[in-house]
Amino acid sequence: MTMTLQLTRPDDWHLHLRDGKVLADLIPATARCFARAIIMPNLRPPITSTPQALAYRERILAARPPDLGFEPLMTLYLTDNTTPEEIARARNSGHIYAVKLYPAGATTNADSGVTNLRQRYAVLEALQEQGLPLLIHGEVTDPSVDIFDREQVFIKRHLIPLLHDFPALRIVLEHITTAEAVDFINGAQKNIAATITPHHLLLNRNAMLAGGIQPHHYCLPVLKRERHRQALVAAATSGNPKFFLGTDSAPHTKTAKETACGCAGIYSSHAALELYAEVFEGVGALAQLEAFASFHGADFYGLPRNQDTVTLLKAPWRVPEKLPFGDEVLIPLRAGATVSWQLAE
Ligand SMILES: NC(=O)N[C@@H](CC(=O)O)C(=O)O
Ligand SMILES: [Zn+2]
Ligand SMILES: [Zn+2]
Repeated sequence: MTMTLQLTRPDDWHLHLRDGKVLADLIPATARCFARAIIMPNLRPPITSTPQALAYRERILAARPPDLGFEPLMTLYLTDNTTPEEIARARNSGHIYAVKLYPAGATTNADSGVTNLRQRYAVLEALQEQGLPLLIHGEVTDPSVDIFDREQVFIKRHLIPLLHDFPALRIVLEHITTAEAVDFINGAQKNIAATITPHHLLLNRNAMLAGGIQPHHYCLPVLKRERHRQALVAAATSGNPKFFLGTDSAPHTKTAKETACGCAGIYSSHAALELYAEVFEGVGALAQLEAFASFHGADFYGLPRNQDTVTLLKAPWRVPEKLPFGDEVLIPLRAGATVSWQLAE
């Protein structure tokens, strides 16, 4: 008999849906499985105001397949010009669930990010007051810091002082990649949480650099050593409510990835929950998957847990070599290879 696993319908707490024509290619992959997703605002130009976020939300809803009830949870992109009034407007809109901090230049489309956090204290105060979570791409951009150390240096240099100055601010450290980040989250107050991606649970940096350079495994924060991957798996499967699912599924065209200066981002929405199931099964922790995927994130955001369920079957399937992406194609995680779980129709 095929092994099955039924769980409360999950949500994706970190997703890049991009914009325009590709929305119609991307939304079904998320909506087949997840009820809601936190939509990252790093478009070109970035989503920095409430009207922009609401208009983007309408474009997503218009591109959503009518039979799939998927709810986009919008975010604002914090810049050097964001005002406390904008935070209040965002809160009052009823559709904006968080504000995203990109240190300027840290990742894809982060050029408009924050140059000096110390000068953004009025806005952070407004966030703390409004109870709107601050989502953080936690890497320093200081070029003298080794790329493999940028997350742990960010925690020491910026995050610890931030928590000291804003003890009630709700923070999600996004897509954590190191044992140091796990230790930090474990030791922090309960208003501090973290998302963990499927690729950082499955892969270490050998998957990017051994046996030839593999641009489709390049993302930010960059894949780390095996001991870090193991620390992430331990955190995700621990049952600690501070850790929850966020795919960081970040599609780019095949051409933008396979070039002399390829961009960062791994696409995983086509198999996200299935890949997490592989990780949890691998350490005998399938019983913890539901809480990580379906409870902890909703609880942290103060949103109701979903009412319906999804069913996973232990039945291998082959991921396509490529997927449509507007006028081009993208190369999905596990392209041309097997995933051992699949979502029942
Ligand atoms: N994770 C990535 O490597 N890329 C993301 C940006 C981000 O989440 O940092 C993207 O938008 O492509
Ligand atoms: Zn990021
Ligand atoms: Zn991201």
